[in-house]
Amino acid sequence: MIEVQGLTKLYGDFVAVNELSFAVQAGQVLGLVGPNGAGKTTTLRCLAGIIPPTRGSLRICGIDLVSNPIPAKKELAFFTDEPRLFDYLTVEQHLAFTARIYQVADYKRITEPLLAELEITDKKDKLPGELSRGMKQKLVIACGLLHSPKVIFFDEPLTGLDPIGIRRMKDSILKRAREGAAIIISSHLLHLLEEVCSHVLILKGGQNVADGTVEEIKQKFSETGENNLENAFFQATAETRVPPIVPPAITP
Ligand SMILES: Nc1ncnc2c1ncn2[C@@H]1O[C@H](COP(=O)(O)OP(=O)(O)OP(=O)(O)O)[C@@H](O)[C@H]1O
Repeated sequence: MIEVQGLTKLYGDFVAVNELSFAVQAGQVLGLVGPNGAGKTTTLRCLAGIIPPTRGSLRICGIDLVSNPIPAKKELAFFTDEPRLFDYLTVEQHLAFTARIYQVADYKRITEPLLAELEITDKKDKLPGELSRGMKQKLVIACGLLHSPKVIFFDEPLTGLDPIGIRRMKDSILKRAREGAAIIISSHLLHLLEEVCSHVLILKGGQNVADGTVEEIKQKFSETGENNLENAFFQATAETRVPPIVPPAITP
């Protein structure tokens, strides 16, 4: 579903992503992790067709994204952590507008359960200015899922969501994967990734430093630490582990 071969992205002469190759199959959820500036957003922006790669081949559902961008983009959705909406369209008008752009016939049949799943049914007539940040994020997600994308990219999907929203977002991601979508999530929240991802790719300085199933990656680094993704992240990126905060002793 997602095939990346030798993806390289330069900004001027700065190499942000260097010879990255990987694939995500239907039903898999890949966690893309790495320190600040590792190249995660750059990778996702290339994969979503927002910025062109300098080199490399990107295929979405077998379609070459660079030479055939429109059919490839019809198969994908990209959710950034910053919801961007039209100030003067209501929730319902956003959905109608998006459905028209993506040529989704009979969109109302899809929007009702989507709005219910995201718990914003009662906000249908509201403008973005009347929505909380989390609700805006949910509206963006409802719009992005309208055309039933087979490939979904999330850049920090939990920003701004409340605990119930976080739980529902995790469930939504897993539901889409069970339905056969190929999903990539970029996040610094390693516990989220451990819960929802089947695979993980650790980037550092634009390069792949480790990839495999979550279990493989945890195992690989467990000899020199705990058997979890946080330990694997610290070891793979050779970051110094921050010592745990010890609460001060309370004296009666
Ligand atoms: N438009 C741009 N022009 C020049 N350099 C850029 C541009 N966008 C990103 N970079 C650089 O490319 C590198 C990778 O940035 P990117 O945003 O992909 O990292 P990231 O892994 O998503 O980081 P973070 O975890 O902080 O969001 C960084 O060194 C960044 O400064």
